[in-house]
Amino acid sequence: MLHTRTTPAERRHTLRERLAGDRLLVMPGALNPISARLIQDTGFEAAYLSGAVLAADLGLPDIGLTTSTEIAARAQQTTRVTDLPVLIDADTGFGEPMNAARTVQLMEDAGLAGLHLEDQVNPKRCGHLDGKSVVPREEMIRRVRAAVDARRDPDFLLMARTDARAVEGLAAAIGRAKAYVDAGADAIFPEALADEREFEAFRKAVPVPLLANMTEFGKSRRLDTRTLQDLGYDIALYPVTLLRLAMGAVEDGLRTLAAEGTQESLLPRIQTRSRLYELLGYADYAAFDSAVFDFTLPPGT
Ligand SMILES: C[C@](O)(C(=O)O)[C@H](CC(=O)O)C(=O)O
Ligand SMILES: [Mg+2]
Repeated sequence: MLHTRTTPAERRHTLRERLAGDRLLVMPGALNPISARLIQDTGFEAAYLSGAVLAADLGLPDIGLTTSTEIAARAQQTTRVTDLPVLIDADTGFGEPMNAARTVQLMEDAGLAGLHLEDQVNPKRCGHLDGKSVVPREEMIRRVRAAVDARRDPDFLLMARTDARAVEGLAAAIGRAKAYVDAGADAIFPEALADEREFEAFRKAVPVPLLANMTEFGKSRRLDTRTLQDLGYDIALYPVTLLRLAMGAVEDGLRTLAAEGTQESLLPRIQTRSRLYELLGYADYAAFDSAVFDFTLPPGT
């Protein structure tokens, strides 16, 4: 009911403890606040807020158009309805190092457990597209240092993402990751590595928690969780999977409705009213006012 029982500090602590262990953390990206609730309900231990999803949700491409205050507002709506630690994609930090610093404080205030900042230039692009550019290593180091200085809760996770693999090659990407760790990054997101061999090389060279981005239709070979666990990775990320699933289903449904003039054939595939109410904790609100939930729903609806 009202959905959360934990403080942001507790969730940050949980994430830190989880990353200190050996077990892979599987992190699906929420597509909206209630889907974060579903991520928790289905047994996952952390959720992600993707820049690509937040932009797409507003009908925008993932090119750095969204602002830090827009994503902070969405983050707050999400952290209000889940007890899971939530990691957010803070793109390039939305400007200069001073903007990255402000972004860190906004994301702490939004109840998140951590964020990642990347070393792309502005305007940025999806890490799995061609034609990316990265800022000089020193500039990203300034970004990371500004973020570290701005952080107030030492448990708030600051992850640095390097997009350099596609631009400067694997060795340079590893070199950058090490420099970002030296600048204070707690964890590394090596973007768009090709295959197991490259994931392994990163693991051998970089001594902090590592995230593997298993996005669909990208440049990385999709590895299953067992393989990622064996490779010693700490987080398996599925950033846009739920959005793609939902949008695929919504489009099919719209076409079916248009073609058939009724939603009858869709009923077996859609979420029932009772499941939605269960997820919303509808019945629990009777504790405030018994008239809120004094009805029963027919089976199967
Ligand atoms: C992780 C990512 O930054 C995101 O915004 O979700 C994207 C995902 C995608 O576009 O598939 C990225 O990898 O750049
Ligand atoms: Mg992104």
